[in-house]
Amino acid sequence: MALLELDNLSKSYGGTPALRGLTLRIEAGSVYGLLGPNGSGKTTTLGLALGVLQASGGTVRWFGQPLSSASKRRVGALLETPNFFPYLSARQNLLLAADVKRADHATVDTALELAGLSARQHDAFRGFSLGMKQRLALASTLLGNPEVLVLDEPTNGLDPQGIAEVRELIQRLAAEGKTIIIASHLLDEVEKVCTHVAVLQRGELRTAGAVRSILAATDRVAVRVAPDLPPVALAQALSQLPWVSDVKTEAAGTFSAVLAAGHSPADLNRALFAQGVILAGLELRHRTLEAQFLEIIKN
Ligand SMILES: Nc1ncnc2c1ncn2[C@@H]1O[C@H](COP(=O)(O)OP(=O)(O)OP(=O)(O)O)[C@@H](O)[C@H]1O
Repeated sequence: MALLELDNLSKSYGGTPALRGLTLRIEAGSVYGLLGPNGSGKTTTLGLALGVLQASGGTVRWFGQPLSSASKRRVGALLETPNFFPYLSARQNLLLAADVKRADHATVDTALELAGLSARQHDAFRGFSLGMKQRLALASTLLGNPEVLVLDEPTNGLDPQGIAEVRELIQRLAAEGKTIIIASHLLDEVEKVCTHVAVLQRGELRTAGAVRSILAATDRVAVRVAPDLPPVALAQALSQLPWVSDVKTEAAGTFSAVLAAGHSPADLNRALFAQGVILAGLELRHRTLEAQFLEIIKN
């Protein structure tokens, strides 16, 4: 059973569509990145999923059920930066937040611990670095020990150290077994922490799936022919293999191509050798999520 199912979800603001028939399944245990350029509908999707916004059409199901106060308690959300009291300590702020949420005070300690703030829990919020402030915001989503965290741009406005701190915290929470849904435009960050991604563009889903399969689908293999062989022999051999596509000349004697699913660089080496082509080099080039993302949203 999917933990979150969005079915044909739509939202218009004053007649202008912001989300157009989004269907998405998020399984328990995943770290799911919602990607897209500015204005593509990421925040709208999270707002609809959490019941903060009213859908124009479609359905949201959490844990197989329509959104209810019982299911809301199983989800911790960070859509906007919470207002903490500057002169109160991290702990006092979380205790107040726990009261507002009617969460057990015992979960404050766990939240501080997970956020790596136990040692600073009695210090005033105003003295915290931006990274610590954001970790406290994340800690507040952990009150009540929810199974799922929904985070909108959790690293927004942070410097590289703050970003790294938040990344490590997200990884720690994922290792604890939390399912995490993150809207972000920081592709590098998403690639580091997410197991799955969905890419939105102008309110429509462009692609969704496991990060590994989305990236692997476009890994290129670069091959270089031995200097004493004519490059044309390699080009011809490549063109004769039905599972090799998009052959490009990279430099004299070097070509790159995409292999169909189920074919490895070793298969390529073997097939070329069988055609009398001896390689001087073979290299697998991983594409970054950023390169893949730019390709997806190009059209
Ligand atoms: N309250 C609102 N009233 C009118 N239009 C809105 C409102 N909120 C969002 N929109 C519009 O809906 C579209 C989707 O916005 P949304 O904030 O969901 O995108 P996003 O992907 O989260 O963008 P960003 O990365 O900039 O936060 C945009 O065109 C935006 O201008």
